[in-house]
Amino acid sequence: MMKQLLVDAGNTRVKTALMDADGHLEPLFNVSYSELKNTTFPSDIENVWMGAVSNQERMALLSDWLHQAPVEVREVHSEKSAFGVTNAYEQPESLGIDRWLAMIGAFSEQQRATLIIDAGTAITADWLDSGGRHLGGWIVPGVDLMQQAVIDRAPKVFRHHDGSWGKVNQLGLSTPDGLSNGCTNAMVGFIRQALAVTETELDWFDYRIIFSGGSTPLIPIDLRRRGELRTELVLYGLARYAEQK
Ligand SMILES: Nc1ncnc2c1ncn2[C@@H]1O[C@H](COP(=O)(O)OP(=O)(O)OP(=O)(O)O)[C@@H](O)[C@H]1O
Ligand SMILES: CC(C)(CO)[C@@H](O)C(=O)NCCC(=O)O
Ligand SMILES: [K+]
Repeated sequence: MMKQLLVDAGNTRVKTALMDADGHLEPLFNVSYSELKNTTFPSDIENVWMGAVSNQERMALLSDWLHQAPVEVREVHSEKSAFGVTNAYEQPESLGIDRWLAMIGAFSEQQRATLIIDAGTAITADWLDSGGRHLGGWIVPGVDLMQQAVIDRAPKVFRHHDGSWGKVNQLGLSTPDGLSNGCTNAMVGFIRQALAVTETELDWFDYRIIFSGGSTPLIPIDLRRRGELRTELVLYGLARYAEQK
């Protein structure tokens, strides 16, 4: 049976899923761009549906991989409105496609006020009201980028070689610990502030919180319990586009 290949091309990693004729999704892989060349292209693919935010160099790696098979690649772009969701941006197409697709994925599951936090290369927050209106969002550097930004400008600041991640509620007793714990807590503070603004400025109390992205393991458990972990949400949004055709 022919399938659709769904591709979420992030800034760090490529995430994919297969969709069958009944619309069922099956996760396929989540790899870095450099790992793509060692990844087998799936058989029986009818079309590829892609949402991409990455740079030219990474897109060239992805394009080489996709062109192993004679399949059509349909790239999806952010729109003014689709599937009941309305984009808050004055220039709707400039909203990151990953953010747009995550909102479509969330809203197609539950028509509820929703806050989506995606903690990957960058960290984003997006607010979607119960009528499907995107109210806007925030963008900050991800935990890794925050650390790198300091290292790039401050010659005496360095990080752990093993790439270990920071700990919440621990004070750093060395440069790399101070840096990683500090940046992890900056992310946690961002999330807590997003919840505070939701409750004090928007007056939402009964709302859905969704977490996704590679840094979600760093979110403290009390906070994580308030929401749902949904790393495949972008692919789920992409499935709405793929189903339509
Ligand atoms: N084990 C880990 N613990 C904490 N943070 C991590 C871990 N692995 C990756 N990250 C963070 O997540 C970022 C990349 O996230 P990930 O690899 O999940 O891609 P992603 O969330 O899909 O992001 P993108 O969509 O931008 O590719 C890294 O830059 C780093 O900040
Ligand atoms: C913010 C990121 C990098 C998050 O992955 C992505 O959604 C993006 O490149 N967005 C474009 C700018 C915007 O969303 O306003
Ligand atoms: K992402």
